[in-house]
Amino acid sequence: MGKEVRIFAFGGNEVSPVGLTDEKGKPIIPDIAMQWARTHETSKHIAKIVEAFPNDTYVITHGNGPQVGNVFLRSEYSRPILPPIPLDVAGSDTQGAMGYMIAQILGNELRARGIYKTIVGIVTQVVVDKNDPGFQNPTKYIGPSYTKEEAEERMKKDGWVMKLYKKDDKGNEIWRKVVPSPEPLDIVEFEAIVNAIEAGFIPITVGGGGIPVVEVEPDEEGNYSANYGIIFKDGKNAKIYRGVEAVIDKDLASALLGTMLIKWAKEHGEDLDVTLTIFTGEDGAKLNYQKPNQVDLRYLTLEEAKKLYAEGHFPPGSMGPKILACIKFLEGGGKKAYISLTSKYLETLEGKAGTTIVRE
Ligand SMILES: Nc1ncnc2c1ncn2[C@@H]1O[C@H](COP(=O)(O)OP(=O)(O)O)[C@@H](O)[C@H]1O
Ligand SMILES: NC(=O)OP(=O)(O)O
Repeated sequence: MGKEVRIFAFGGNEVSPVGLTDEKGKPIIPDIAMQWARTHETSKHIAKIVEAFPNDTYVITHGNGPQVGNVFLRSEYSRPILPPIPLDVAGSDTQGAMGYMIAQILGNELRARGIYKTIVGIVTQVVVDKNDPGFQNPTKYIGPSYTKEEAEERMKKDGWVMKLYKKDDKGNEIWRKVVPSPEPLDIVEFEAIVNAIEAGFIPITVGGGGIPVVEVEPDEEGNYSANYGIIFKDGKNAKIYRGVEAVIDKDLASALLGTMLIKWAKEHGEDLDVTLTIFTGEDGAKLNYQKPNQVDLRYLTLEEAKKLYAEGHFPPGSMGPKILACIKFLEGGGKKAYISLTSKYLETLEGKAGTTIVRE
């Protein structure tokens, strides 16, 4: 049995409460205190897992849907005094802030239990294809929740693209802004992640799916034009990157990270047993979600997961990418992927909670 590498992908819900409504059904926007409290709750569960498996390797990734949307909103509301912030820079802001919060509070929680580990946030760029069809069809939910009426006003007044996110437990519709979400293809800082793992650190990486960048093609004179027209001359065979307006799905980026680690291990003769766990706001994936005939999907083979995914049982922008990420991870050499609540990880490993998907 090789060295266990547990990739833990935190949903936006793990670091900040999402979809809260007051007694009148009006969405509540969580403040920083609520974000610390939620991240602490998550950290307590993670610390228990680290206590249970102290010799394993952990890699943390996280979503940023609510947070990147808040950075975007700050930018919108501060105009014309402050210049706008493009989505790639907004994404990097969230990697810094969320990486700081997770590293500090998980570090505190571990040290309080006598476990000393260096937790390091890595500002990570993730390469996407500039022709990805995702640029034409926004699916990634960002920012706070809105009522249907508020969303209709925003779409009319501000030209936002918005979609129904979900219904709360009282049946009220919750709407959110959506942005393009191209497929992640490569991780620019992969070597730094491997080095952090080898040093025994817990890296926090591909936060918010990673900062979306594209590889720039040279013009006829061999010049490469990066962000804001900054020119790199004569970059023959060089990889030149430019940030783009998108938010990558962190589940797909986490699956890519897992498959890149498996490939790296093979190439370097390392015996790594990599698992991917996607933590979210539900105890696993459900069939007929929020319908009277809803059922838990506790255990699926890769083939079963592919069939259900192809039949369209999981919505894009929420559970869809999680199932797809598990499929891609297993097809990329992973043996097991989980969808779970942080509070139910150990039960999920025993098949008593969450969803387990196996390659077989
Ligand atoms: N079939 C399904 N099974 C479970 N949850 C679902 C399903 N379809 C939609 N969801 C919703 O999707 C949410 C997870 O998506 P999302 O909120 O985007 O993820 P994240 O936790 O990564 O931020 C769940 O908390 C749940 O509200
Ligand atoms: N970037 C991203 O996937 O964020 P969420 O998980 O918060 O949607």
